[in-house]
Amino acid sequence: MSQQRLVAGVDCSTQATKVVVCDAATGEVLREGRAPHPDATQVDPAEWFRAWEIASADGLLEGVEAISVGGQQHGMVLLDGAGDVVHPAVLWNDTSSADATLELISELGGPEAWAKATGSVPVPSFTITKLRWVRDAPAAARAEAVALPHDWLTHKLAADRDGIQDITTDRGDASGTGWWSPFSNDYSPELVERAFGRPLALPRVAGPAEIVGHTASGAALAAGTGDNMAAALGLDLQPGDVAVSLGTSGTAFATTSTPTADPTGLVAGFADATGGYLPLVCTLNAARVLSATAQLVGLDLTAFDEAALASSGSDGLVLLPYLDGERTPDLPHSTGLIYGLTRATANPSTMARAAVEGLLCGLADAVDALRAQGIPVNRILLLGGAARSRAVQALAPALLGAAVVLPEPGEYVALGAARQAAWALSGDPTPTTWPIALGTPEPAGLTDTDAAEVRELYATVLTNTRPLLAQPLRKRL
Ligand SMILES: Nc1ncnc2c1ncn2[C@@H]1O[C@H](COP(=O)(O)OP(=O)(O)O)[C@@H](O)[C@H]1O
Ligand SMILES: O=C(CO)[C@@H](O)[C@H](O)COP(=O)(O)O
Repeated sequence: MSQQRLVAGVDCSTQATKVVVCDAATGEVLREGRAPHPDATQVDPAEWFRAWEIASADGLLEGVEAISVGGQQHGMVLLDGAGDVVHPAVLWNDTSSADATLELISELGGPEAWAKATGSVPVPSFTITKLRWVRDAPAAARAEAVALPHDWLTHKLAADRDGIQDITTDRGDASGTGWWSPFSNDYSPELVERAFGRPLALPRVAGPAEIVGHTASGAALAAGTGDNMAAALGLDLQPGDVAVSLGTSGTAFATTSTPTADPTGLVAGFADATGGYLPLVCTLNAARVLSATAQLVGLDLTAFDEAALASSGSDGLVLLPYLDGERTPDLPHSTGLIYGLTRATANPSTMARAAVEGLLCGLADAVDALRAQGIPVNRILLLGGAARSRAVQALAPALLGAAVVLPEPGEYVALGAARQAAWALSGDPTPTTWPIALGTPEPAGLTDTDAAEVRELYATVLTNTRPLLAQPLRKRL
């Protein structure tokens, strides 16, 4: 009998670090750990390392031969020549670079020029806009290199590296910077210089199954990738599959064999972790829409879910869920909006239902944007923290307009990273297939006609309030 080999996958996400230890042959999850991150949009990367240490404590990694890190995309980590962090990492959901984004889009000649150069039109999430935003800050003068969260954590874990010249990234995460092209499969350093005013050292782009270093205990380090790319690997997405992930962000993405370039900016033309592409739409508000609304109506998440399921409909109550500003639609200054509040709708159950509908209407628009790029949507795989909500599961098929399957609850980013680690360890040309159990949602009694009405009202409220929501709050009145 051959000996069991163990690999670990890490998800350094917005709200927490999660670690899974798996059997390299089957993907069976044998051990898990997690630790929270600070609730902020600018964070000292040392907090991620602290969370990693807690999440992987108590012998979690015993016997692990290879580790890979999946990380929240886009976050800007600025380093000096010695590899020390010179500014708090500015995360994907920090909208401070809204004006810098407009400047950069206009300087290059508009959205189409960006889509042509990088496959994506930058929004304030993209690292390049953060470089422009930070350019004149005193700390920026000391910056010699720029990296992403997964690049930084991988570098911290590597015991056999010298300095910033040894930092690595991968195609998937590099494709969310705004200075990497899916058409040339390479960096465009002139875009870094345009944004920052001078060149910076960039991580080397490692191959999908490369071993990029070793930890102090001798485990091999795989290249790692962005969290959505890792989730695609964890789900083993196939053509016709669309993943809808409801974590801190809401994302809808598919794998393709050719790059996309959407000049409307709705679909980002990312690369995946295997050598292909990952067109993706991302909203800034997902799982926390439900927790914030639950708090508003004084319910815990379980009672909130039951309340949403008990409601027969939202009766014209609409929640535009842009609680942290929004990225898709591109309204960085936006706030949430409640429309249609009457004595009849002013109750926890209708409010819970409107929150679930608002969240799903945003993701339904995201799935439509993928369809508009010619991406087939044969079935949707629903995952992320808020996919544990039975109300979300039940309303998703009608509102998203496709068959929905539910991968068994799990940490698919960490699992995908573990699969990449197993791939790097094996030396095989393709990753080993790991089975995934799929469930189906309970029926909700929401007809396609009801769903179309809900979406139409949501779209009407958005269209009519958009000019107001585009303004910073203090300038609206
Ligand atoms: N049953 C549930 N209903 C609604 N939201 C949930 C439920 N379980 C977890 N969540 C939410 O999921 C979020 C975490 O999801 P996750 O996918 O781990 O996010 P991230 O990867 O961004 O850290 C938290 O905001 C949490 O409140
Ligand atoms: O910005 C994006 C994708 O472009 C986000 O999806 C981040 O990658 C954060 O992911 P979560 O922490 O929500 O999983």
